[in-house]
Amino acid sequence: MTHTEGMLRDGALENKTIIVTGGGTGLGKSMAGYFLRLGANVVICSRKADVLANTADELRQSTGGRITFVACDVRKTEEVEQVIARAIETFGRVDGLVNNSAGNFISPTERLSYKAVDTIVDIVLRGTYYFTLALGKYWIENQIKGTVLNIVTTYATTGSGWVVPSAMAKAGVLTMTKSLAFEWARHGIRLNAIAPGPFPTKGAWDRLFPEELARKFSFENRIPLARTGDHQELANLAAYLISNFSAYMTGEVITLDGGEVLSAGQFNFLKEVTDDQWDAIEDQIKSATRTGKTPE
Ligand SMILES: CCCCCCC/C=C/C(=O)SCCNC(=O)CCNC(=O)[C@H](O)C(C)(C)COP(=O)(O)OP(=O)(O)OC[C@H]1O[C@@H](n2cnc3c(N)ncnc32)[C@H](O)[C@@H]1OP(=O)(O)O
Ligand SMILES: NC(=O)C1=CN([C@@H]2O[C@H](COP(=O)(O)OP(=O)(O)OC[C@H]3O[C@@H](n4cnc5c(N)ncnc54)[C@H](OP(=O)(O)O)[C@@H]3O)[C@@H](O)[C@H]2O)C=CC1
Repeated sequence: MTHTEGMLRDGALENKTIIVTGGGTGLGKSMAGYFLRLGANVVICSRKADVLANTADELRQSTGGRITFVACDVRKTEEVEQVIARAIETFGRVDGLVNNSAGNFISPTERLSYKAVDTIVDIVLRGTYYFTLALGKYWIENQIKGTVLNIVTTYATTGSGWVVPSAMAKAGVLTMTKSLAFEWARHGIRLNAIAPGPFPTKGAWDRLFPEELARKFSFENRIPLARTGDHQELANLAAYLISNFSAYMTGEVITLDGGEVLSAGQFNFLKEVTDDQWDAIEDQIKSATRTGKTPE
């Protein structure tokens, strides 16, 4: 068994229809592909119909699963409602939602126009609550115990400079996840989140890790487990959280980042200390402890 293999058993998502926003590319495409392999019906949506059509064809061929797509800008409520209507029309009902669509780029915040900030916040926060609200109403009305999975970031909790609009919006999504998890638990609706570390995708790398930066910083040095994530690792966790196997979990955010977020640990700079230096340090500390002891 390796981390690049599927984790859940065949048929684990049978009879479930899952909408994956931003499912035409990157991590959304990987999750959609794995959900199909596990027997789910999948609906992918995002702005670019041609990208969605190609992905749907590719995944249909590679998995033999049932997938459809609808072009949709998650910032437009009427388009969000159209996706849900099409999903119900095609597959009879909707059981799960993965809020994965996002916009982001690195920039010193003082260089941003109001519109630049609005663009990111609207895709990430507005898009997520539009979809969640529309489906929540449908689930409550039809007594369906739906499940929402929100893809956030580790800096939704820690905050981060140079991606401030994304950080504000993802923090809002995380708070919505926890708040609604409590409120809608009485309807059997669950909401959880994944906070991924770096997983190579064209969308993220072009906007957050352009070549200029890639030449200067290496993930191998920054991440305790010394590598970036594999898409299957994220798809495995996503499938678990959207499946009935996680039926007792709600309002949770799971970090999947090779330990990257732990770098704030106050003594983590000691990573640089060699074994010889540790011998000397141990002697010094023990000697200081002996001298400091009060005589009996
Ligand atoms: C490498 C480590 C990885 C760690 C991962 C960290 C967490 C990752 C989170 C992610 O979200 S990764 C996902 C990234 N994927 C995407 O962003 C895909 C979709 N993105 C886009 O389509 C664009 O990038 C967009 C800008 C978000 C939206 O495109 P749209 O065509 O709708 O907008 P524009 O009209 O182009 O721009 C709107 C507004 O924003 C200003 N702007 C755009 N880019 C920049 C920039 N690089 N710097 C400053 N400002 C920018 C643009 O100028 C417009 O403003 P005005 O000029 O009109 O005022
Ligand atoms: N890759 C990584 O290392 C990390 C990623 N994440 C998160 O993972 C998720 C996926 O990112 P990733 O796969 O890397 O990047 P992608 O750029 O591949 O995915 C973003 C998707 O969002 C869609 N999208 C953007 N704007 C809109 C919109 N207005 N309406 C509908 N869909 C939209 C895009 O499609 P289109 O342009 O056609 O609309 C695209 O398919 C995001 O939520 C991101 O924040 C979090 C941490 C790390």
